[in-house]
Amino acid sequence: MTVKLGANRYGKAETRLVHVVKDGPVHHLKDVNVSISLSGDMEAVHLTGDNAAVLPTDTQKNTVYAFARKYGIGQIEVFAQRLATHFVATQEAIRHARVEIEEYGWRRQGPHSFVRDGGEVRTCLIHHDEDGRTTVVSGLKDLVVLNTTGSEFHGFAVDGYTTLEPTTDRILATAVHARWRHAGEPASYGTSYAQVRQALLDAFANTHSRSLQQTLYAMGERTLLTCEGVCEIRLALPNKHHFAVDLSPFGLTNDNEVFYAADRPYGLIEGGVLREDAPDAGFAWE
Ligand SMILES: O=c1[nH]c(=O)c2[nH]c(=O)[nH]c2[nH]1
Repeated sequence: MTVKLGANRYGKAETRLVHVVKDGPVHHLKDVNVSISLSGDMEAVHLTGDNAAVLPTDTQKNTVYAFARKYGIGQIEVFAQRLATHFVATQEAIRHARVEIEEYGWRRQGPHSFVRDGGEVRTCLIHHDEDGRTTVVSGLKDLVVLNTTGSEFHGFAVDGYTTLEPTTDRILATAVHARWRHAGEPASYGTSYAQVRQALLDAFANTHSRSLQQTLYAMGERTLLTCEGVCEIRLALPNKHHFAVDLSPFGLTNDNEVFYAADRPYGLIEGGVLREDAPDAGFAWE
């Protein structure tokens, strides 16, 4: 039997970087987590132990810190592209770079004081290859939303194991995990992010839901219709179940007012919405 090397990539994962820009007494804060994956001519290191083509992951980590100092971070999509193009342009053996960044928000509390946002995490995923192709996927995760009514779930398939009661009124809650693909470069990734976030929240709040699947589609559709330049969005929505507690043993009614918030198991609803004319995704989602 003969075997051969399969797909491989390597890089420094989760470089945590906090960057303070000092504008006199007023400071600005960026807090990110950068993960780099490089691939290319890596047969020798795997097959013979020759490290000549391997830019150490330690160097990759140093580059993240040095680039923050030299160029600032700015929009994470731009910082990620700067890193990705650097590795492909400067390392002969590197043919493809994948850079993923998470950004944690801090709200200003004073000129040099901040409060960590408990809310969502902003994300991006960049691919860049030796032919100059670049794809940009922006995103967010852990955006927790809840409607106390306006949600139904009935008419579903039933078999011998079904015990779920149909309902015309329930809590609908989820932690939005969304990633969206840009067809071109927006004027500002920051403005684009704010628009998509608003579209997702508006659609969640304003859709009378017959299922989380229907809400997912409404959120994706609203994003594509209102956010120019976004050609595809993928959503993962955990159904954060809230079960009305049976209070009848205590002689009490419960008209959808007292709930048990279960954390697991949870339904996981996933799906994408894309423009009919969306350009080919290539390696964007990998
Ligand atoms: O919105 C829902 N979609 C489902 O697929 C499902 N399945 C389930 O048990 N509850 C729900 N709710």
